[in-house]
Amino acid sequence: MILSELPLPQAELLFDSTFLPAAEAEALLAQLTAEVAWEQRSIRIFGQQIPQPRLTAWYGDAEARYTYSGLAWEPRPWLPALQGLRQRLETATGARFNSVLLNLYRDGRDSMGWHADDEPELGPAPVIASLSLGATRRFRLRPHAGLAHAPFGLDLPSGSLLLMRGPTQQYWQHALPKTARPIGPRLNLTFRWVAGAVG
Ligand SMILES: O=C(O)CCC(=O)C(=O)O
Ligand SMILES: [Fe+2]
Repeated sequence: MILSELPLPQAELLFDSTFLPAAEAEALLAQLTAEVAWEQRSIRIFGQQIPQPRLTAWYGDAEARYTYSGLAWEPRPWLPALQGLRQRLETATGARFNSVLLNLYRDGRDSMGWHADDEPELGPAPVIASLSLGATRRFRLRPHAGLAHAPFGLDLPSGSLLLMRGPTQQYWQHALPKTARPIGPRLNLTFRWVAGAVG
């Protein structure tokens, strides 16, 4: 595995464009699209319930409860395919993961807005392993918390792994913008360590 470091200050971003072979990424995309219990959840913005522009699901160990975008998540028990990925990512990164958030961007109209994965349950310097399957989408990063730097963009092809750790979530936000290009679905998995109710 070749994890190369992206040159951003106050961040630790490691990238492997070919973590999974193309054929395996394609097979996993089909399998997870079919097997995962996808939901379109709504978030409350200014008193209105707005459906998220993507489908999501949350799997993990029972204690990995999580609040994300103001939504409370109870993890579903691991699917074998997700367990297998978790083990490989733990071996490849040396980090531990007890849960995974899955996002399904059905086409270029689906997206994720600017945010940092800085919820208290993730701890001060979370390690997040982000695996992409399917259509290549542009991942954007912009500085926050007083950091002065130009924004940064990176294409995430099928089978690629982006590891975010260290101070990344403290000093940078990220987003997955819509695109007008006619493209197929993209499935993204972000493996995380979530401290349970006690942590
Ligand atoms: O789809 C992506 O690449 C980003 C997903 C993300 O930022 C998240 O799940 O928090
Ligand atoms: Fe994120």
